[in-house]
Amino acid sequence: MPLGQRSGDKSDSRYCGVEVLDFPAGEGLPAVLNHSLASAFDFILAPLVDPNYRPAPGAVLPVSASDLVLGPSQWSNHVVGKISEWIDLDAEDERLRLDSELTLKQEIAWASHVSLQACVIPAPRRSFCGNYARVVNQILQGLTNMNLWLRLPLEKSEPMDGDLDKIKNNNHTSEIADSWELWNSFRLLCDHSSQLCVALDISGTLPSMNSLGRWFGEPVRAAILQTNAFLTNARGYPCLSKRHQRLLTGLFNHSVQAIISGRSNHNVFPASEGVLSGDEGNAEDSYVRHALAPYLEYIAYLYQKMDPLPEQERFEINYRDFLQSPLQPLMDNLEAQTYETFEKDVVKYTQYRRAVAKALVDRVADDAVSTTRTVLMVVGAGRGPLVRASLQAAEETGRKLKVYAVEKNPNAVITLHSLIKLEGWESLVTVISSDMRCWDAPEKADILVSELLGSFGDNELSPECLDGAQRFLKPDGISIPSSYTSFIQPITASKLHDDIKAHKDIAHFETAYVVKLHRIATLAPPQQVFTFTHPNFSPNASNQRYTKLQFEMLPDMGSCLVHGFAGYFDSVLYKDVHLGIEPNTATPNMFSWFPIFFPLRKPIYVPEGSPIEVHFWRCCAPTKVWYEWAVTTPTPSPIHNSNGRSYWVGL
Ligand SMILES: C[S@@+](CC[C@H](N)C(=O)[O-])C[C@H]1O[C@@H](n2cnc3c(N)ncnc32)[C@H](O)[C@@H]1O
Repeated sequence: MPLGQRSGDKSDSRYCGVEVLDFPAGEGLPAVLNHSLASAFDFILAPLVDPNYRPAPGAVLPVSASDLVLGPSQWSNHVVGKISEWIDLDAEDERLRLDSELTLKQEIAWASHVSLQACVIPAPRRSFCGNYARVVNQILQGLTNMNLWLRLPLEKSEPMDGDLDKIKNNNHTSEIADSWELWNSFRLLCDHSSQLCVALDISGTLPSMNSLGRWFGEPVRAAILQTNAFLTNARGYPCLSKRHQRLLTGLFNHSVQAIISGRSNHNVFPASEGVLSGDEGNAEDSYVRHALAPYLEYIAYLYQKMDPLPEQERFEINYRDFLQSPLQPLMDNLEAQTYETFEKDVVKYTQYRRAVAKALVDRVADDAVSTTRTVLMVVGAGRGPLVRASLQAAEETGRKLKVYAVEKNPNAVITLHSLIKLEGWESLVTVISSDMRCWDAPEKADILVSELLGSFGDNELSPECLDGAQRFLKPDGISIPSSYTSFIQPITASKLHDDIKAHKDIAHFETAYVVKLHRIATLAPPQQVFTFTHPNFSPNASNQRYTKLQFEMLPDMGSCLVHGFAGYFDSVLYKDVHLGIEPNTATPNMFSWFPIFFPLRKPIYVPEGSPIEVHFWRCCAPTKVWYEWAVTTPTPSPIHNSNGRSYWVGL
């Protein structure tokens, strides 16, 4: 039974499982499953073979006797397989190594046969795991639907004095235990297989918040909560520390399922109720509460206590981590639906209205309002929302306005004409069906208003368009926006990496994507990349740019893997009126832009204490503009998108 309902959220985190530690005498898988389901768990994490079993070539699996003990949907919807924990594929002892390999393959074959969705494979027993990874990698090649969840303790000891120096000097005798490192080695050996995921064992102590944050960008599927991670509240019931609660809420928000594991430490049943300890189940006694039910109830309480998803989040839920090609509003003509979406963003137009109002007041003194008519040109007017915002600003400030609405999309111009007729603005607004770069304006403007911004600020070629348009701006005229700046920050984003890798080509790794980032970890604060200021009458002005940035990773985070860079923008519309999506200053409740993502062909491992150095270029040619990017520290990447061979924006 799901933990609860959160409107709009249909993620897996609604389901909670329980780990079966052993089968009580006389009880088989069906009885244990029925008892767990009757106690409101959604699935069990159960061994597939008797823990005492040791393989023999060609032997049949001794547990669960037959696949008929459960129905097909029970197997696939309610059982996650637990691979024998004794296996040790990197053991010195060859017999043990070979037995382990055989067992792992047999058990996975059985799990595939009964169509389990996932199997948990035990944590590597030592820091080197080459042979284990080799065998898992072989298995992954042959899996179709099933995923493997590598079980890992959620732990990272804090570095001692001198450890960081040792790491920096490549001296690996440091004693920092960080299970993320083990995960990283394992997935690198398995070449980032999208079917290899993580199940984190959560105990009573948690590492630093920054080190936990790394996992949000990794394919964590389950949080295995040990009963000894729970505290006891005043009424004797299990509860979690505030830090554990925050972590669990974060995991729920990232679609991670909880699994409860261990023996009950909280005997809180009414005396009249029978209790089976641990995982002793009995189909007939389904009225008998599961010993771990109080833990489940607490987890359900935490789940239900989470804030409901805001309406906008619910609306955007299907866009989470969905890669989209950025718009090319200059080269292509936008469709009606796209304009429709833009125009719903009240916040964006409010900011423009405020900016225009301030500019009008600065431009025309109070004693000149009756004699002065300000010439305002909306360049890239679309279907007219900025014309409306400008006229509202004029009314608000009591200034007179003459508006030119310049638009190169002939389809939008049709709607623009009809809007002007409908609103009775014929005497105020002149529609110009033209590209702003070649329009021969009959007079010069006091104010040039445009919104040609992409998620990365200049990536929809606002600089090139406004360079063309500023010809008809008075020398002391105002451009709204007056400037815009792009930002990037390194992120872990294994899901995005998997999706790009699925295309099996380089071009997709050299393309920037617009994406509502969700299952990611941000690894360092964003930094500025390129700034453009308008108008710019300097004779040597160029729109080519080059920036080198060095990011210091978050403190106490540990090492991490960088899959690419999240990009944002912030724009000064006029004076203190700004608009943007840079996370620290983002305009609240504005939804016109998702971030942009610049991927790396090969993710870069950044050891603890090391910075990452990245280079971004904005390159211009007569018919196109493109970005190139590369990492030089800690290890060089290839320069991405050389000559704009994979991704460019047409002029
Ligand atoms: C991002 S849309 C904004 C539309 C509208 N101002 C709004 O806020 O809904 C940019 C608009 O500028 C137009 N545009 C882009 N480049 C242009 C150019 N060089 N000359 C004229 N219009 C252009 C596009 O066709 C598109 O309608």
